[in-house]
Amino acid sequence: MPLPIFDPAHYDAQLADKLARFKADFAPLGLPEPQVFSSEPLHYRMRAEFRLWHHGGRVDYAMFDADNPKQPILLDDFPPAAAPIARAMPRLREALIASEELKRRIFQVEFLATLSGELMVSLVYHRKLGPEWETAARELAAALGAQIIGRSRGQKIVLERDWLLEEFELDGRRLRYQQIEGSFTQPNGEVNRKMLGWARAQAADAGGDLLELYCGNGNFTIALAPLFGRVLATELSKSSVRAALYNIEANGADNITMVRMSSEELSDAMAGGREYRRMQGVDLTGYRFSTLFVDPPRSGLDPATVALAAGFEHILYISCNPQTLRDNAEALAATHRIAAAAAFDQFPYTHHLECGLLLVRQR
Ligand SMILES: C[S@@+](CC[C@H](N)C(=O)[O-])C[C@H]1O[C@@H](n2cnc3c(N)ncnc32)[C@H](O)[C@@H]1O
Repeated sequence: MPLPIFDPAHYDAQLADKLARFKADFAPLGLPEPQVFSSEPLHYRMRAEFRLWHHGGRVDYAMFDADNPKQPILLDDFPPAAAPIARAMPRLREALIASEELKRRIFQVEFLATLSGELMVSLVYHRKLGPEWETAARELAAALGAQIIGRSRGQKIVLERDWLLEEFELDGRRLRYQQIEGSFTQPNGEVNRKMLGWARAQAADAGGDLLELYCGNGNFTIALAPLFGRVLATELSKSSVRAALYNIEANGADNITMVRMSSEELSDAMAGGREYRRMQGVDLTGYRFSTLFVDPPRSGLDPATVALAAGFEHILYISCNPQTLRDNAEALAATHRIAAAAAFDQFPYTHHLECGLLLVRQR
C-alpha cells in the first residue's frame, strides 16, 4: 500500500467516503445515523515510528512504501505528528548527526507523546550500548526535555522512566493515565477524548455494574467507572495491567477490580468453566452487570466472548475494524439491536475508521 498523502484539503472528502462505506456496510443491521467525530487534520498522532537512514555521514527519518520496500522515502517532517514529536524531530536528527556515539548503528526511532505535553523517544540500535552512550543520551534527554530509552537486542536502558503521564479534562474531571513504553495506547489523543465522551454518554443511564474486556491501561475504565456501582476490568498484557493498576490509584477510583485475563479465559470463567487462580477473591455471582464494554484488537470478539455478550442488557463496543465489528454485530442480531452508533476518525488519510456501537437487548 502506498504511503498516505497528508493533505488537509482532502480531509473532509476522505472522511465522508469512509462514513458512506460504514453506513452502507451496516445498513442491513439497521444502523442508526452515526454521530461523527472528526480529527484535527494535522498534528493528531501521539505515536510515530521511523527507520533511520544513514547516508553520506548523515541520518534521516525514513519510511518505506510496501510496493517498493527497498527504496527509502526520506522525510523532512511528518505532518500528522503531535506537536511535541514535530518539535523534537529536527532537533533529534541534528543531535544524531553531531554525535557519533548516538548515531552509530542506530536504525529506528519511536516517539510517544501526550496531550499533557510529555515526550518519550526510544532509540533502537544494532549494537550493545555502554556508558558512553548513556552519557550522550543524558545530554540529549536534557536538550529535548524528553524521556529517552535505548534499546538493542536483549538490552533496554531507561535513563529516568519508561512511561509518560497523560492528563486531560473530561466532563469536568481531570483524568490521569500512565502510558508505558511499548504498551498499547490510542494513537489519536483528541479523538480518544471524544471516544471517552461518547462512551460515557451511552452509559449514563445504564446503572448496575460494568464488565470490561481488553481494558488496556484503563483508558475507558477510569472514564466510565463513576457511572457504575462496581467495575470488573480485564486485560491480557502484563504491562498494560500494571499501568491500569497505577491509573486506578492515580485517579482515586475505588470501585474497580482489575484481573489479568484473556477474554477467552474470562468468558470461560463467566460460563462456569474451570477455576482460575487469578480470579481468587473475585465473586462473580456478586456482580449485577448491566453493561459489557469491549474494545478488542482488529480480530474482534472470539465466539466464546460473543456468546458471553449475548447475555448482557447493554453492549458498548468500540472497534478499530468495521469488518469484524459487523460480523460480531450480525452474530448478536438475534438478541440485540443497534441503539446508537459513532464514527471516530482516529486514522486520517487512511481507509481505517474507528467505530462505536451501543447494542441493546431486544425485548
Ligand atoms: C484496541 S486495544 C484497547 C485498549 C484500551 N481499551 C484502550 O482504550 O487503550 C486492545 C487491547 O486488548 C488486549 N488484548 C489483545 N488480545 C486479548 C485477549 N485475547 N484477551 C484480552 N485482552 C486482549 C491488548 O493487550 C490491548 O490492550
